[in-house]
Amino acid sequence: MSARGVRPGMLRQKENTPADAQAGKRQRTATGAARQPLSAAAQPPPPEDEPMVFAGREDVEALLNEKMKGKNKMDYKGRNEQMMEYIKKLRACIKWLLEREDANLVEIGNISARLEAQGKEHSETVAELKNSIDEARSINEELQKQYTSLQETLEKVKAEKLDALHALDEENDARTSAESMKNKLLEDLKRIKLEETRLNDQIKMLQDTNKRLQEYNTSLQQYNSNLQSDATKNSETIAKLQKEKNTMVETMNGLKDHANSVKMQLDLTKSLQTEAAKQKDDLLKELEGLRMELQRVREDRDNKYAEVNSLMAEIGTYKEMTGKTAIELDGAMTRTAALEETCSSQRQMIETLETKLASASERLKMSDLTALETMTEYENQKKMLKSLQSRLEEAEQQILDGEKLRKKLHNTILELKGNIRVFCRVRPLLPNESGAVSYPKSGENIGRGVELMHNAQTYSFTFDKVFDHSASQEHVFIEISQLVQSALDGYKVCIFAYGQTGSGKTYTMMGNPDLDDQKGMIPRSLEQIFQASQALKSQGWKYNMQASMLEIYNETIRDLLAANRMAAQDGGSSKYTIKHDANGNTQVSDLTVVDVISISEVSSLLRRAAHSRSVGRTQMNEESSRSHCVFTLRIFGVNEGTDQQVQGVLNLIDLAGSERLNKSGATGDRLKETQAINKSLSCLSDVIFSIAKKDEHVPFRNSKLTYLLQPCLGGDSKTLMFVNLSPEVSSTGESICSLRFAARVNSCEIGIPRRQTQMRSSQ
Ligand SMILES: Nc1ncnc2c1ncn2[C@@H]1O[C@H](COP(=O)(O)OP(=O)(O)OP(=O)(O)O)[C@@H](O)[C@H]1O
Repeated sequence: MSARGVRPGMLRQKENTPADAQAGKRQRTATGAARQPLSAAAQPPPPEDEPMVFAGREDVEALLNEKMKGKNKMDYKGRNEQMMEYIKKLRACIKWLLEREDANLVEIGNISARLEAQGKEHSETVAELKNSIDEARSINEELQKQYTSLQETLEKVKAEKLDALHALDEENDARTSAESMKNKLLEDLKRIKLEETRLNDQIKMLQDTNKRLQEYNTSLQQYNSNLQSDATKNSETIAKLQKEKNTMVETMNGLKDHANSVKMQLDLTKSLQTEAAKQKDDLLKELEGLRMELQRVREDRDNKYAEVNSLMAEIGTYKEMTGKTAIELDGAMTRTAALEETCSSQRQMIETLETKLASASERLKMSDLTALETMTEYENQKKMLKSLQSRLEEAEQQILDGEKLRKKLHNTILELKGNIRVFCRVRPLLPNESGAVSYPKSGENIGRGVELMHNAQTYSFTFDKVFDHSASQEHVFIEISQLVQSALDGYKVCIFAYGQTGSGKTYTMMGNPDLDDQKGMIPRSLEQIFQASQALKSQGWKYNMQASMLEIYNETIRDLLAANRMAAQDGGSSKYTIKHDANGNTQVSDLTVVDVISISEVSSLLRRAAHSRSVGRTQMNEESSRSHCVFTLRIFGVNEGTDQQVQGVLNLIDLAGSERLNKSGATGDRLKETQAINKSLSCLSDVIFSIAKKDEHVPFRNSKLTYLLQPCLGGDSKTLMFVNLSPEVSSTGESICSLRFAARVNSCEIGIPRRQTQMRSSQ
């Protein structure tokens, strides 16, 4: 592209190859967007002959200074041609300028890149130099510092050397004292080592104790969980113990019978022995008489012998004296014969007497033997009686111990749980009903679980106890008897039955009091209370009991024991007002309270109350209870021996049946009743849920039922709920609702039961 060597002012045309054009294009593009390629329209028309070449600025200036030449002013054609030529040159010049500009731009680009690279290199070198200077400076500073510190060290070393010299002297002194100190320390070390061994032993001991404590803690935890499971087992044990108690009582009765028969035998033996002793005395007396007679006979015989001998001597004298009279001789002979006869008869008598004596002695011996035997028998019987009595005492003690243990276990269970216990009872299927209830056959929930099939789904629940349809009233009562018993010990006890209408609440609570196997929990509880209070008399306890019975019908209270049924209606705000005192005892103003002293009295009260109870008819139950029925027995006990006083309460409640309005088919008054029942039951569930949530405010006052039950639900009483179920398929929805409610109740903690007891003198 160089136009060197070309004369200024001389324009030449340049060979413009396609490669150059391409290169020019590339260069323009390479210098960036500084210049856009010329559009086709802006491109000059292709040269018709040789292209012009510009060598430099002079050529351009020459072109710019070129003057128009024409023959004259009017020579337009010549001027036009000149103009055309000039334009052509201008175009070539512009093109050249453009190419130069492109080349310059490329050059500028290269130069600026080079400059940039050099700048970078320069700044790097500067930075390096700067670093080296800094480094040199810091080395210098370091060296300075080292120098200063070396000087300081030198000074120090010098001072230290002096010190060391002093110290050496001191050290020599100190060494001597250190030697003695060392010996002392060695002794101390020995002592410390001994102390260390002792401390190590102590630490070991403490570690052992700690380990043991940890083990104890683990075992306590284990014990705690065991207690939990024991609590469940204990209720079973309690039932078993109750059975054992019954068998023991039976055995005791048998033993008592046996002791009586042994006593009778003993009396008989005693009288036999007295008779034998009497006989013996008689025989001894007879024997004595016989002996005396024998003695007399013997003496008589000896006399006779002496007489015979003297007679014989006389005869001899007579014979010697020959001549004595024959008559005298005969007489003497006769007398001798008579005497001999007497003698032989006396001999016979003696023999008989001797035989009699022998047999009497034999009889005496025999009677002695019999007396001995009787005595031995008597002693044996005495021993047997004694052992029977001690066995009886033992059995009685065992029963008492069992009773105590049961009480303790029962209270422990309740204290451990601290919540409302729930028993579930399923009534038997009625004819034409099909069942939807089943029970777990294995696992830990046997006897505690109940399952319901509803819409092809199984709903499982567990409670403290589940009674299936076959459970008898007696069986159910055994499970609550301890709870009832604790009312006598001064606890507040509350048992209530909840469930759908027709599910067996009234059957469970009241049953049929006149039939032994159908008596419900209320009559059985009262029987037990009376029996137990009688039994406790031997321990010095005296009880007074007061009963009352009310029903809540349509949110009004009715006195079921009132003599006049009409007067028993709720008489507005003043009558039958519920009040609780500071001890959690409930009073209902104007309510009839009857002192009861016998079970027969209570039975007649129950009959009276059952008769008064509002009974209506619904589609669900032929004899549906339309009210909540509350039986209350207040128990005041005092121990004459210890002056201890207890005050227990037994509340037995048969709630009205829960039912859905559409299912009950109720209208009119029945509808009103059902609404009132459902409202109060819903208040009950509100209260229970509020307690379960541990709310600060529990809405006890929202219904008469909940307000009446406040001390049982929110206090320190022992509370048990029966949830009664109808097993038939059509009731499953309702049953699930009842079971869900019961499960919530079961989880409700109401506090630890507290006994109401105090000393008589402290009143
Ligand atoms: N365990 C049972 N064994 C035998 N029969 C029972 C049992 N439970 C309930 N029944 C019978 O079922 C029927 C309904 O029982 P019950 O009247 O006790 O129900 P309920 O729940 O008190 O009803 P409501 O709330 O309507 O008064 C009665 O005929 C009763 O005798």
